[in-house]
Amino acid sequence: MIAVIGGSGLYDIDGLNDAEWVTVETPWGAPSDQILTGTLDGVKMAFLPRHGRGHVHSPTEVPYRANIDALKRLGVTDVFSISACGSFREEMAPGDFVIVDQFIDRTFAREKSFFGTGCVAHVSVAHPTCERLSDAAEAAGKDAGISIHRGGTYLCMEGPQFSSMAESKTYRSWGCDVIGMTNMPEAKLAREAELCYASIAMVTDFDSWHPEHGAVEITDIIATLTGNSAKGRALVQRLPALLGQTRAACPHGCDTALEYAIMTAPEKRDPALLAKLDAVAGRVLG
Ligand SMILES: CSC[C@H]1O[C@H](OP(=O)(O)O)[C@H](O)[C@@H]1O
Ligand SMILES: Nc1ncnc2[nH]cnc12
Repeated sequence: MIAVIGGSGLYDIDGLNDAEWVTVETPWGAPSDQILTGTLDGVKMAFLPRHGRGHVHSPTEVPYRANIDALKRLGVTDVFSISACGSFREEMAPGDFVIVDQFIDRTFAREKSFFGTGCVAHVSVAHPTCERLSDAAEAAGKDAGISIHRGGTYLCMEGPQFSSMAESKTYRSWGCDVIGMTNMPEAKLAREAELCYASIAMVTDFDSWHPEHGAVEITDIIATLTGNSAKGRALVQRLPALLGQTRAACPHGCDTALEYAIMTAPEKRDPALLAKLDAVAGRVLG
């Protein structure tokens, strides 16, 4: 089952057969909204608007753990994140899409793990995105005629304010390509939940480093978002046919990320936390 998490400007997707908004409860609280389920090209799909319909959750307040748990609970295996972002690169212009493959996490006010006291786990996020899904996203974007860049480092800031010029220039000097406020901890949690995750970042602006573009203004972003979300919808339509109706195990090991990750001795594990981990870590906790 393929999931799409839609960011700013993308609050539903088109063309689903048997489309239905379903309520999913999780031990981590309520997800951002109901989840739109259905099939496309014979493949089961789920769509979750990250900020909720009507854009009610700020980047800090998005219930990231509930969102990932709810998708896992529904039977999702593959997650495509779609996000608006600013750009640090002249060649990554507003209207372009970037298939992100690395992150720098500068967020500080979010719950970043399903694990903790009573069940400690350490997964690798050296390669936080899935090549198989990124290949599909790139192919879908190209087929939809989108100017698409493969590979890029996404700086995730806490927000909700945009960066100062000094911050923007610093991130650019670090080699970051794009900036947004939501892919962390989402990508880390997807890895903990053994979900394949790809990130499609839609450029809306040049952040504030660019001498000819000045400050980021939300009015400019919203103007670009409208065009971007139409392109995002076109890309999503092409994903199920590219991935097909049958799914083999992830060749990159995303779906076995927890295999050796849990450190806490079985007799020291907290039953209450184990119960909450039923969907996310049921495969390894039994
Ligand atoms: C509308 S501009 C700022 C806002 O947009 C992005 O959200 P998302 O990643 O969900 O598309 C960005 O990260 C900020 O949250
Ligand atoms: N410049 C920017 N900084 C952070 N998040 C963004 N989302 C869209 N543009 C952004």
